[in-house]
Amino acid sequence: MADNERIPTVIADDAHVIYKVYGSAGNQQQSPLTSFKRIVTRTKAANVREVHAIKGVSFVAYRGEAIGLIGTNGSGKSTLLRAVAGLLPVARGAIYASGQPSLLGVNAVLMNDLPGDRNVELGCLAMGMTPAEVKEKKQGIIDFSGINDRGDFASLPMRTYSSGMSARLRFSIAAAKQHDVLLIDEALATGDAKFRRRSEARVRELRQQAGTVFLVSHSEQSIRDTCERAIWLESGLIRADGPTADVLKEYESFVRK
Ligand SMILES: Nc1ncnc2c1ncn2[C@@H]1O[C@H](COP(=O)(O)OP(=O)(O)OP(=O)(O)O)[C@@H](O)[C@H]1O
Repeated sequence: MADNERIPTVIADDAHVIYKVYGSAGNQQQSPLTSFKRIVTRTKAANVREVHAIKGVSFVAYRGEAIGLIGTNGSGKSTLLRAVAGLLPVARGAIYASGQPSLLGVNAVLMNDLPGDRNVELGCLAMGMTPAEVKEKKQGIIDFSGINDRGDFASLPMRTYSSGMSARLRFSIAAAKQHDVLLIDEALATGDAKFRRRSEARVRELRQQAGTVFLVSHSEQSIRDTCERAIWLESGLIRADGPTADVLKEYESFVRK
């Protein structure tokens, strides 16, 4: 399909993301006296350090695409995902997205003291479902997550779950809704092989229903199986963007060096 017939869902235009780290200059510069002087003289805190995590990234993602984000540790993948989700501001440039992109991360917030089934209800309500929709979807989400495979865990607090079980439940909640743009951070890699196959199938379904999926993963197999396009980030810059097989080949020869 030609570019002008495709519908863009996310546009990044020379986007920069800069983290500000406060209190990073040691105790000396954080004494009450220096803080007081800074307030009186209205000068910038000397103990703020900046980490320039994304250094001018541009791409266009289209409806129906699944895009894998790859790169070595600290290359900026999670940061870029969070910026696309609108959870981090861009310091320069811009990121435009259609609808509200949903970030499905391993760290998505669920209430550890509440049982899994209550978290399913709250998560679905937070995604904008009506109480009737929640009621209809709840059992399906619990079944998909497989947390009840070894007993009735859905009624136990989430703190009793293994990390894989919580990740599976998070994935199942987020995947229950049709998203314009679904952002997945490592979630697929956390489950066991059986769950991974099931979630990969669900990602394919979500794509067919016309959304765009971004997947951050260190598992090249997950990226290969799920995404036909890959973006390789290194030190906050795009090193390659294209068909998954080509980008992975370049990336592999880079990491083998
Ligand atoms: N909250 C933060 N405050 C300051 N710097 C941060 C913060 N989070 C990430 N960074 C920095 O931003 C850069 C990119 O980090 P990011 O987590 O996006 O990388 P990543 O590619 O997802 O890494 P990984 O593969 O290890 O998960 C790194 O240099 C990291 O140290």
